[in-house]
Amino acid sequence: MFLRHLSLVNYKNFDSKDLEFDPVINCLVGDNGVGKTNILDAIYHLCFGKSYFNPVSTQNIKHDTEFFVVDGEFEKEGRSEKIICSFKKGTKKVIKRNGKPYEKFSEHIGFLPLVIISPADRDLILEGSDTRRKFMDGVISQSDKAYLNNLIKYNKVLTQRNSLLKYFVANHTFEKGTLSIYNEQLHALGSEIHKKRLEFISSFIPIFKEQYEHISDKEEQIMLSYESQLDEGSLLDLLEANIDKDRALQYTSVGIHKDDLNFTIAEHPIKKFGSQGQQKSFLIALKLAQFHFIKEQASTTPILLLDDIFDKLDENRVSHIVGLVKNDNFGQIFISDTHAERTENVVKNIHQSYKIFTL
Ligand SMILES: Nc1ncnc2c1ncn2[C@@H]1O[C@H](COP(=O)(O)OP(=O)(O)OP(=O)(O)O)[C@@H](O)[C@H]1O
Repeated sequence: MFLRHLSLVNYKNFDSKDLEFDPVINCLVGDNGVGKTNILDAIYHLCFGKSYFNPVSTQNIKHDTEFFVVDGEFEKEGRSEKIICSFKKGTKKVIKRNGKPYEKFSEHIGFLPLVIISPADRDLILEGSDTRRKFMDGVISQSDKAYLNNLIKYNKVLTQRNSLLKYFVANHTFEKGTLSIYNEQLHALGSEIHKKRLEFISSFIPIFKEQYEHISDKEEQIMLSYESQLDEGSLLDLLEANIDKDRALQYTSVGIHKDDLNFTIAEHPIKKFGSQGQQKSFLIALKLAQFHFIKEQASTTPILLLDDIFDKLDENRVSHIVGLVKNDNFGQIFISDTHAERTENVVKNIHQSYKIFTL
């Protein structure tokens, strides 16, 4: 699968832009702030229906304009697939595949698998558990529609249960029966999600460790583990046991929406005890593992976006990544960098098919 053509109108700093891509390697080079990352984000938009960097759609519209259009022509399994993602202020975003609008954006997820490696990934280490859950959900959802649908349903029921808890307090009332209906629904959906996350993590860990060893060139005691309140007991029991607490808090304090991934080095949190280099290697290994996992599960090679990667790693680590790319059929890659010469020297050694775009 590859992206043949990209066309932008009023997307971030571009009023209009047309790019014809190479099926293998594409390098976007130019000074800081010229829009290299914005082009990668537009490609991300076509695959996920949203920006990787800025979830607020209106902020992806070029300043002082009213709408944006991102239009892409992909080739997948020998067929041309035209995806258009457009958004006008005050209206709903529209995503069309070959002229037909999607009713639910979730139907589009996984159709065009993509993995992005970006400096913004540091949030996975630094930020709260929701960032790591989103990562895990993103990896599983790209190849498992049932998982994504269960997750959407779970979040809907969770919102309803939280509204009910607020309603009880506002109206000085309590109905255990209504709450029990939500508890059972959350239990059914949450247990399925928990099972899938457990399965996912056990197949993901070996891939991740292999990638880390490739990148860091050292044997370091790094580990990734999944933590869930559901390891302690059934969600139904947990919800029942925490009713008084939830009534006081006015939200649901137990469930798979509290799950987390622990990232450790020598059994200590990498956030506090990992060097900058170790943290970067950890993140890149996570993303490369995501790439390999999706490739295996979805039997399509994801598009790989490498944002500023060569700028953030020492030469040793860069050469390992280049080696990985060279030794594997990586499909289509997009690389952004400020140094044209350095980028060209690197990609020349990966493949003879490449294109450099100077912005
Ligand atoms: N909605 C918007 N309207 C207009 N310009 C925008 C909008 N959103 C972002 N920009 C501009 O896009 C530019 C940033 O582009 P981008 O992050 O793609 O740069 P870059 O080439 O990747 O830079 P760097 O090398 O520093 O990473 C900034 O100048 C920013 O002001």
